[in-house]
Amino acid sequence: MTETETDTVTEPAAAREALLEVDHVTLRFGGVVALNDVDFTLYKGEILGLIGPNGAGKTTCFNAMTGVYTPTEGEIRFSGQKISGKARHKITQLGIARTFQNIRLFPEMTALENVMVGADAHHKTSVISALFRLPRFWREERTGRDRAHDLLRFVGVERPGELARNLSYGEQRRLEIARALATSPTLLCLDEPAAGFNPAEKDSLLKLIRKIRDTGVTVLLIEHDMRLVMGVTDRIVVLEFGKKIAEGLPIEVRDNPAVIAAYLGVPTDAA
Ligand SMILES: Nc1ncnc2c1ncn2[C@@H]1O[C@H](COP(=O)(O)OP(=O)(O)OP(=O)(O)O)[C@@H](O)[C@H]1O
Repeated sequence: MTETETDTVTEPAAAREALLEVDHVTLRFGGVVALNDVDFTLYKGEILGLIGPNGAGKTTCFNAMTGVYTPTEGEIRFSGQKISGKARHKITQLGIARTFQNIRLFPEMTALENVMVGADAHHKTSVISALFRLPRFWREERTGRDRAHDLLRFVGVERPGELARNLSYGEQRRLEIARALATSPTLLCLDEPAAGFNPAEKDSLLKLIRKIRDTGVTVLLIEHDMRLVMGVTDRIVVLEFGKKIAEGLPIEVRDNPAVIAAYLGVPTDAA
């Protein structure tokens, strides 16, 4: 094989394996076009940032990917399989987990119980087995409990027995991540995980996101904090008014005049 042929074979882009494909998705709410022909691919093992000004369509995109909304046009595929239009729990079972912009924990349950609820998405215990406390029920219960402890340690929540509502704001956000990880996702979607964080908390979140990726989980991140986005993502997709206006490496996106204009609120041709 010549050197040129070797270069072609080892070309990184050729080796990338698509995990999630958003294929020309349009989503309308009455007269509002929340997503307008949005098209991008998320590759296995990467951390992709989804950014854009308020109302750009980022959360709607997450909602379309996780079964909350069905696209008006286009489709979304996960590991090659069409998922747009599927029920939320089916999409969770296929391996997509998410956190929400606003914390959605069970406040009167302990941190550990909140994580164990997340793991339930994968339990095989039937209603009969659970009702009669058959051996399979206890096996899954014990494994789920051990795994929940591990996940809490992994995200840095050190009080498993504390009620969720008594945890600090930062711990609650981390607990949400642990609960999402309890479903053993291949893809984790984080919707503004650093909202309300101070700089030190943002730094440790950045480390946690990298640690999650290092365990083999692909990450899609919606985040307004540019330092965090630039510091942790491999690539970035930018939305504005429901349309994709840029895609590329963090440095490319940062220097893109259309992106600068979108954030500064000036027309592109004036940038
Ligand atoms: N259920 C809905 N019904 C009607 N319009 C909606 C609905 N959900 C979102 N929209 C509209 O779709 C557009 C995109 O909203 P979306 O929440 O996805 O933006 P975003 O980029 O996540 O914004 P933010 O950064 O403020 O969270 C907005 O104009 C919003 O008002």
